[in-house]
Amino acid sequence: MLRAVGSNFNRVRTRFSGSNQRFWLSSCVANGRGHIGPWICRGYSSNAEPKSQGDGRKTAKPSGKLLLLLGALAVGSTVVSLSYQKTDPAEFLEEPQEVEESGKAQGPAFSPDQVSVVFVLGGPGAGKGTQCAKLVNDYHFVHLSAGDLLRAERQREGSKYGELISHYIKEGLIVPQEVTVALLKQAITENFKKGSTKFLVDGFPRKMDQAITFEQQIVPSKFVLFFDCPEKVMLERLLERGKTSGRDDDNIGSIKKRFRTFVETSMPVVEYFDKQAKVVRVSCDHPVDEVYRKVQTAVEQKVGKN
Ligand SMILES: Nc1ncnc2c1ncn2[C@@H]1O[C@H](COP(=O)(O)OP(=O)(O)OP(=O)(O)O)[C@@H](O)[C@H]1O
Ligand SMILES: O=c1ccn([C@@H]2O[C@H](COP(=O)(O)O)[C@@H](O)[C@H]2O)c(=O)[nH]1
Repeated sequence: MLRAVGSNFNRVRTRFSGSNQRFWLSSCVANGRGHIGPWICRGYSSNAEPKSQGDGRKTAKPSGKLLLLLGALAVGSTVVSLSYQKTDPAEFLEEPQEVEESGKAQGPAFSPDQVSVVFVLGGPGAGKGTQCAKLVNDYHFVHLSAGDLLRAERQREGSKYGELISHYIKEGLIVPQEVTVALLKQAITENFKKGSTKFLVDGFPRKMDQAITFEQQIVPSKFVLFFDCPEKVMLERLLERGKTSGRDDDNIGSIKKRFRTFVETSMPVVEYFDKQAKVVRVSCDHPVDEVYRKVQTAVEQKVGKN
């Protein structure tokens, strides 16, 4: 269950309670987009109801001292949140990650000469996965769909993040970056060890914090392939896909939420990379092969044929 447990002018704190785990998520909403955070603080919660006063009253007016104490606690929790934000994403996965010490302190784990990453962005149902599959076939990319990695983590026996991921996916929200960045880092590192150097990172980054963390800690991207598609077309495609996909977010309720997150949270990421002249925009309201020809041109120009 996810519920707001308190808010003030610029901060909303939300408690996620699953059967085994509880998470506090602090999200700065000062700019209305929640660009900073959220941060996960594990194991810090209580389900206790307010204690009864004995006479049936459940609340009492806070005294001056109590208000002072609450103020001190609020400052303390902010400090804790900030220190969690600085935690290396890899530490959020249960199994220890092999992270090179040098990567932690000195910047990205890989250089763009070692590893080519293409971010593949676009609205839900724009056709990202369809085009990635064709590129894998022709150019030997490794296809890493952030959504697929999250769904696999959700299914993984013993995962602490299953319920949290489920909630975010169903609500069309962006799972806290620590989880997703760690999954991507793990997948890139494993494939790199096996000799792969070209990666399509599909459906990521969808939020500014993810873009910055990924490029700082893993590798700067080569370019961004952005699939531009009218919402009406995406809706038709998703509803059609929903008949057989088995995805619990391919329904009208979740789709509307995903569209909203895309416009409010993910489009600023496209604009951020556009300002760096890293975006190749492909209109995808056309047959698959027609879209693919434009994709091929972009990939061959930016990454090469092999
Ligand atoms: N150019 C196209 N013309 C018609 N249908 C398409 C086209 N591209 C993809 N589709 C279909 O639209 C649906 C969504 O495509 P796809 O799964 O590739 O989108 P996506 O962007 O990866 O979606 P999501 O972000 O939700 O995972 C699929 O059923 C796919 O077969
Ligand atoms: O970086 C990411 C990518 C995805 N999500 C969540 O997963 C669903 C489904 O993603 P698809 O790309 O459509 O498979 C998405 O709506 C998000 O809830 C995420 O949190 N972070």
